[in-house]
Amino acid sequence: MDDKVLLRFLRHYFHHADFKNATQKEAIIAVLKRNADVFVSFPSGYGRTMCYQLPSLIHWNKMSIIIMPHVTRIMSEVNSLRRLKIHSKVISTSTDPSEKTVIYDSLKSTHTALNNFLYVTPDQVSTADFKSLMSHLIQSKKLSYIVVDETHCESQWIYGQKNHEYYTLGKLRRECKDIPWIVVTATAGIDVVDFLRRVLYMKEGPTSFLRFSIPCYRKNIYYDVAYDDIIGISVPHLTQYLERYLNGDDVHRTRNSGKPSGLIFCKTRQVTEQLVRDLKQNGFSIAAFHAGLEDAERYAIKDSFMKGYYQILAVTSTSGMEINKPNIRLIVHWGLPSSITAYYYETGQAGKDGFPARCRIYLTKQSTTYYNADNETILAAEIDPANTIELVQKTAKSFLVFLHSRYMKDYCEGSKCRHSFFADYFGDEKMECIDKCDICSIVSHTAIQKEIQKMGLTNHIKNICSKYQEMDKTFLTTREALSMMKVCKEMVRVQKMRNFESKLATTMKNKEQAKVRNLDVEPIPSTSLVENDDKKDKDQLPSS
Ligand SMILES: Nc1ncnc2c1ncn2[C@@H]1O[C@H](COP(=O)(O)OP(=O)(O)OP(=O)(O)O)[C@@H](O)[C@H]1O
Repeated sequence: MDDKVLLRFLRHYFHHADFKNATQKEAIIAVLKRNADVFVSFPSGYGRTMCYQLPSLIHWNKMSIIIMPHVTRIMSEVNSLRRLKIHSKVISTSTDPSEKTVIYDSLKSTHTALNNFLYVTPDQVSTADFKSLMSHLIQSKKLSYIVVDETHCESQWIYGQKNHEYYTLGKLRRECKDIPWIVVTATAGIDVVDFLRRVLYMKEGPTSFLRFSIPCYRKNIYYDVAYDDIIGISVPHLTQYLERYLNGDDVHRTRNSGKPSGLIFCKTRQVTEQLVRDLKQNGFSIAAFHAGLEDAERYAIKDSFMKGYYQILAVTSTSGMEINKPNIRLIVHWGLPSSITAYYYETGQAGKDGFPARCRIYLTKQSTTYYNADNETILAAEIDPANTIELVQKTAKSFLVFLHSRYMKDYCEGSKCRHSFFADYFGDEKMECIDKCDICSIVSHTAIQKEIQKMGLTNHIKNICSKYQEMDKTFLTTREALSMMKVCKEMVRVQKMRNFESKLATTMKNKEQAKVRNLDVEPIPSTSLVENDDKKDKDQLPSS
């Protein structure tokens, strides 16, 4: 299809002026052809949903099945489509049986207008009704795509669970070989891609399996770690942080996205409740959001958060992944996340609108004691091929949990740029973080002093440097360093200007005198004045 026509469809259905990025466009074109299985992995906010929604709509006389794990995510998708007057149906764990029958019957009826999308949760795929619908759609050539979306929410939990619903999806795949499968996920390492390919029986070969991915580097996100032995992990510290980055002047605010909000990921439901009690006392509008709440209460809390009545939610990992809000400015992990993948996905909730957001782990001593080199050796020794398969599986699983936490420990305690850590972990290309994490954004005082010395130190500049030293700052943030350099540069410029003006004044005076004496004087070129001054400044430098 011609680019112009494709763009016209995008504008017509979604009112977007252009593709969000080149990869989105390439993926859409590939999906549209319906001759290959397609794997799409983009970081949050890069528009991966569009990669199947637009092609499905262009094949207007067919229907696509979208399999997604979370009902709340499905509903938010369906509501967005509804606002665009695009019809879809939902069959999930929570759909009433009588309603299910009505939906299935209507989807099979030739008299009802075709819905473009049917959203289902994975558990529905093995039901007789669903299978019957599939046969009907295949026979009547009305099935466009089978999409497995949000797989990142699942892939980290399905390893080693043989009976998991995703294995059922693999069966479905074998039953409808001719329908293209589109698998959509957030950033995925090659191991996850391989795992999903295998379990979902995706096609093989360079023309039958196409992968579109965008590197994991999200430049609007600032990552850091706070250690309790340095700051003393405590609610007051967290309170200050939330206050500063949710309500303070530094917070990015957009006109349309309302009050900035935040998520605090906690290890257990009890911790979410406790934190809510503590933070409420400090005046935050906050609620706990986890699987232990009644459905109605969960719905009410989520709705209040989406509308901005609650500014913060304290969440458990699974529940936190159900949220989809563009203006989340802060993601806090209260304790160590379970794995790098989980941490990356959970922080994917921050800054989906593309504006700056911050992600911080509050690392307590306690939260790193899970990792212990002795345990690792014991576990490794226990993986003995002579053991029963169940025992090997069990030990291997504990070993995997261990391994994940070891990576997390390396992330927190190492001195590698946080973004580079993710890039290496997911096998992505190298990127330049510069000042988008705590590791990169601290500049040693010596380094900055050397830089300033290169400019030429005057007494004023020396004073500025010593002020920082008085403040006992061994490290400066990039912003502090840059503003200090700016001030120094300005001073050097003013100093040079003053010198230049005084030399010019002397020259003019000489010229006047020469005129009086009827003598010709060569004007002094300004550059030489500056260069001379540079030398003079350098000569004044103290040795470093
Ligand atoms: N071509 C486009 N132009 C402008 N905005 C777009 C375009 N495609 C998608 N978007 C918008 O970008 C945002 C993110 O897209 P989408 O919901 O598909 O994100 P995602 O990559 O699936 O991430 P997540 O599911 O983690 O939110 C949405 O608000 C969507 O409407």
